[in-house]
Amino acid sequence: MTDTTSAGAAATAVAPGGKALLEVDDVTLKFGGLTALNGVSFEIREGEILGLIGPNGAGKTTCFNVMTGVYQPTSGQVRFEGEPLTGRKRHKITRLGIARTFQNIRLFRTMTVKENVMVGADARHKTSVLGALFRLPLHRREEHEGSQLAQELLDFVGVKVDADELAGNLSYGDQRRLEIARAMATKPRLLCLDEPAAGFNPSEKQRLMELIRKVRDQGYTVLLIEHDMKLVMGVTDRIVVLEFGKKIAEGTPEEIRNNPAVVAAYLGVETDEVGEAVEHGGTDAIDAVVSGDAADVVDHHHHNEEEGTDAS
Ligand SMILES: Nc1ncnc2c1ncn2[C@@H]1O[C@H](COP(=O)(O)OP(=O)(O)OP(=O)(O)O)[C@@H](O)[C@H]1O
Repeated sequence: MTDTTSAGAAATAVAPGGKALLEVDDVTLKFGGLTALNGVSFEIREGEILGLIGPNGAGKTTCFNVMTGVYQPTSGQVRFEGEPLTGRKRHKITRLGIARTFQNIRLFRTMTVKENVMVGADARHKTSVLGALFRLPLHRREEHEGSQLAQELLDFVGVKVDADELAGNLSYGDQRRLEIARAMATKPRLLCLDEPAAGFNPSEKQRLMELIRKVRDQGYTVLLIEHDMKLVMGVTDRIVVLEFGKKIAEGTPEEIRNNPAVVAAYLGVETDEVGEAVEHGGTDAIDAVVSGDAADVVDHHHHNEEEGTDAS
């Protein structure tokens, strides 16, 4: 495959299913007596949008934090382009090409929109504090380039306010998009989005899906943690499912939506109950999860059992 390191400029999307960019290899992470991740292995392939899903407390955020260097695994390894992340500091990991957004927005509210994006770009710059202080030519050039990049990224993510507006004055949706722009400013190989749709209404979610696809089409690889099943199913190429710290499934959205273990995990029932529940409910159980009618599917199933109409 050809080199796509100039992520922002890659003309065509890399076909999903490329070589492994990040490998999670048999990772276990314990918090005292609690095993938050238990022998988890999967890979993120170059050019794909990978979804990481699972019920509350499944270990998604912990896994994300291991992949971005916030936590060190108790055992196992995470490799980025074959290089172990183990023992690397977070800013080194950013320089390697992994960027992330946060579940809770973390912007500098009293800085301008443009400055917030440039903080990301600055993570890549070479000039020293001294250089910045005396505004040496290299610094001035980088500042100019940063400013230009910031504007391009703001346009790209669809933040339409004045770049000199204070970040704290932006609408909630724009703040979330600004976070994505800031992460992209580090020119990452891998962009990790932690629940980017939290608090979004359906039309904002739709816009976000389009943005995530657009990001991928620029040549970025995307990791998405997201509660909204419809969004995950609609935008990802592959999905990894965690439950109680273990990987219970991996596959395309279509495979995942028809996987009884996944449906069971979301419905909070035993796997063998799912087939029956789905059959008798006459619906696709994941659709029920998506639409929030999950409880109805299980209720229907239990109701049938009580009525003695359960054929099995
Ligand atoms: N810093 C920590 N110290 C102790 N326990 C933790 C810590 N972080 C997470 N946990 C525990 O690890 C388990 C996995 O949590 P995690 O936040 O990774 O799950 P999650 O899938 O992201 O959940 P959610 O969807 O609710 O965000 C939970 O039982 C949680 O209470």
